[in-house]
Amino acid sequence: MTTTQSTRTSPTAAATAAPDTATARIAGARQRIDDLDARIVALIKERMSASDEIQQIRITDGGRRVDLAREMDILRHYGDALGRERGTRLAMTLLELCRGTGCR
Ligand SMILES: O=C(O)C(=O)C[C@]1(C(=O)O)C=C[C@@H](O)C=C1
Repeated sequence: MTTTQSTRTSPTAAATAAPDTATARIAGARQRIDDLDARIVALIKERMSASDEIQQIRITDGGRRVDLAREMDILRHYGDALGRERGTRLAMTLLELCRGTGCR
């Protein structure tokens, strides 16, 4: 075996040996994103369940499924936290997911 052959490593082994290469840094950041996405999905499911609980109580009590004043508060909250356009868009998607899911 030549000196060159003995020091050659596969791309995966090289990434492991030198954790600050671009490939290894991207893999690390992607792992963090995958972990965050799993938590976000779990939180969305939890939100859907809590929202459904409120809606069922309101309907059983003779009220309406939707509470527009509360939705405006939520849209404002997300808008303040994430910027008007992006925050509002995300909040609208969440409200759409949570209205009338019957997912409990
Ligand atoms: O907070 C409420 O009163 C809810 O019913 C929950 C929720 C929501 O998912 O955030 C869902 C429907 C309503 O229109 C308003 C808000």
